[in-house]
Amino acid sequence: MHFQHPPHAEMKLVSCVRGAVLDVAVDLRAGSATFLKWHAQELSAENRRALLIPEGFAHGFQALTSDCELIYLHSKPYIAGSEGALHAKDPALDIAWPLEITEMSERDQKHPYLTDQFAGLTP
Ligand SMILES: Cc1cn([C@H]2C[C@H](O)[C@@H](COP(=O)(O)OP(=O)(O)O[C@H]3O[C@@H](C)C(=O)[C@@H](O)[C@H]3O)O2)c(=O)[nH]c1=O
Repeated sequence: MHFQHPPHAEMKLVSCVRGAVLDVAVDLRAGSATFLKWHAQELSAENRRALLIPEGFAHGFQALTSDCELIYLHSKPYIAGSEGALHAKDPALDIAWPLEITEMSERDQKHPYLTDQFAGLTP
C-alpha cells in the first residue's frame, strides 16, 4: 500500500485497461473520521471504472486475473525519498483481499506493520 509523504502527497487516478483488479485506498489523514479505514473497488476492462484516490491515502491492488494492465495518473512527480508504505496484510487495516496473497514484491513484503505511534499524515 503505497503513498508519498507530504509535501509530495499525490492524488492518483487509477483505471484497469486489461483484466481486473481489486483496487484499494486507505485513509491516512491525521484526524480523519475514517482514519485507517479502507475502500475497495473492482476495476476492470469490462466495467471501465476508475478510482480517484485523494492526497493522504495509501493505494494498492490485487490482481483478479493474470493479464492485468493498469494506468495510473499522478498529480505530483515521483520523489524517491518521500515514499511511504503499509503492509498489505497489516492486521490494523484488515483489508478483505478476495484472493489468497500468493505474490508480493520483495520490497512490499518488508514493510512493517503499523504501531500505535502512527498518528497519520498532516499536509
Ligand atoms: C512509482 C515509481 C517507482 N520508481 C522506481 C522506484 C523503484 O526502484 C522501482 C519500483 O518501484 P515500486 O516498487 O514502488 O513500484 P510499484 O510497486 O509498481 O509502485 C506502485 O505501486 C502502486 C500500488 C502505486 O500506487 C503506484 O503509485 C506505485 O507506488 O521504480 C520510479 O522510478 N518512478 C516511479 O514513479
